[in-house]
Amino acid sequence: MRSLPNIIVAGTPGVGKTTTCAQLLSLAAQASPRVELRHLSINEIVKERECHSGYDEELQTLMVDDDKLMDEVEKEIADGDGAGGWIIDWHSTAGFAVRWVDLVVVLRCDETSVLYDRLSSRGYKDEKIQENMDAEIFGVVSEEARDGWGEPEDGRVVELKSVEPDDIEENAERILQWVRNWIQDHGPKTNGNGNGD
Ligand SMILES: Nc1ncnc2c1ncn2[C@@H]1O[C@H](COP(=O)(O)OP(=O)(O)OP(=O)(O)O)[C@@H](O)[C@H]1O
Repeated sequence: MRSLPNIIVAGTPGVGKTTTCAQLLSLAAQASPRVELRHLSINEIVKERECHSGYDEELQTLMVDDDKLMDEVEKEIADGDGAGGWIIDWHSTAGFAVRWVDLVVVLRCDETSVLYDRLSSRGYKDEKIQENMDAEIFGVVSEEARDGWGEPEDGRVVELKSVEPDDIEENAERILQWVRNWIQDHGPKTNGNGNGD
């Protein structure tokens, strides 16, 4: 049993996953009592552990080997110390076992011009920008998350707006509050004096 929840922060490239995760980890580290969350950047795993079959020049992206990637992810979140507390930063929920993950946060940027500017400032080609914008408009990541973890009213998928700078702070606070609620409901029980005995 985990003592902290595992959370995927998902969403179309450029919606603010990495920025939100960084803010969440910083808030959790400063909280009293401190919440021991840890960041699992799937981008880094793909690169460092070579879970890909090369770079696609046309799509300007690494071609991810999903099977190899999920083997590496499993080593960390399922076979590791099992304590949980992983904040998983990836554009997709595909391949993740439902049992590994307690909450999926899907960040949304429905202001298409804002997302366009974020993606074009990375030097992405028009085709790649358009592909990502279409995915955002059609809610592809959101649908994928609901297929695995249920409808938002079931409580395991949350969609949060990530358009303005204030949204980052607000979203990080909401996720941290969700973690605290989870600890209260599922975490190790104490006898009331905080000793756990
Ligand atoms: N809510 C927001 N308000 C203002 N700027 C934002 C917001 N979210 C993200 N940004 C900016 O957009 C850019 C992309 O953010 P970030 O790298 O966090 O996105 P990402 O979803 O992790 O992208 P990728 O999937 O490609 O890793 C950054 O410059 C970040 O500062």
